[in-house]
Amino acid sequence: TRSTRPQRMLKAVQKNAIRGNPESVISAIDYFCKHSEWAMNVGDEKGCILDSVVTEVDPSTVLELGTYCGYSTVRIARLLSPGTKFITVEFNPASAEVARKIIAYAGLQDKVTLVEGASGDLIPQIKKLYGITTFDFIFLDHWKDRYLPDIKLFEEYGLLGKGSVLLADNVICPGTPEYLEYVRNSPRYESRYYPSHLEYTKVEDGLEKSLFLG
Ligand SMILES: Nc1ncnc2c1ncn2CCOCCNC(=O)c1cc(-c2ccc(F)cc2)cc(O)c1O
Ligand SMILES: [Mg+2]
Repeated sequence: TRSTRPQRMLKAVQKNAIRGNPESVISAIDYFCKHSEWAMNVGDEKGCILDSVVTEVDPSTVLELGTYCGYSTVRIARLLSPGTKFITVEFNPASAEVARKIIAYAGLQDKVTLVEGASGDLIPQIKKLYGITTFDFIFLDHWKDRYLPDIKLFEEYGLLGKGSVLLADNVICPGTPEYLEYVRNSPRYESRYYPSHLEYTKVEDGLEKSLFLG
């Protein structure tokens, strides 16, 4: 049967990247997406903004919602200090399978716990299952209509502490209007928009960074 796009992306990584070299894995995926097939990775332009926020926060605990093929997982994990707890959640088993292999190819498998499931099911269990109290950094890149319900779950289950930083992809394209309205109007967050473009295109998109004030 015909291969999937994530499987073809994995082949491109295995062919063009150097095992154990995260930078080469990132470059191989970006090359594949620019010259072979577009795919919904955060990409190189927004990826640099992601890098700068992760570096600035230097988190001890990280959550990513929407692993997809593991591109942003590799971008984040390569910047983390030893001992950081990093959980990434993917709903689609086929994507999760490819992500595991790409994360392992980059040599970062010991820094990442990849969990298969829907964010709404998992968030209420994270404290119990993974012994996390609060997350210092959360990257939202899953179903766009889950961003708002899930930030409310973070609040409800006490997963945010004073200074926790949430970074949301695709707030313009495909767009997360209800989420934006919430974080920009809530007195509990300080939000800032980072203008950029939809991965590998000239279409406007951007990232919204929201600081939880407690
Ligand atoms: N743990 C979880 N819980 C719940 N749901 C989950 C989950 N894990 C995964 N899922 C399912 C959703 O995963 C993919 C979400 N990402 C996107 O849909 C996305 C789409 C575009 C895009 C597409 C087409 C265009 F024309 C223009 C833009 C660009 C992006 O950068 C995107 O990130
Ligand atoms: Mg995205």
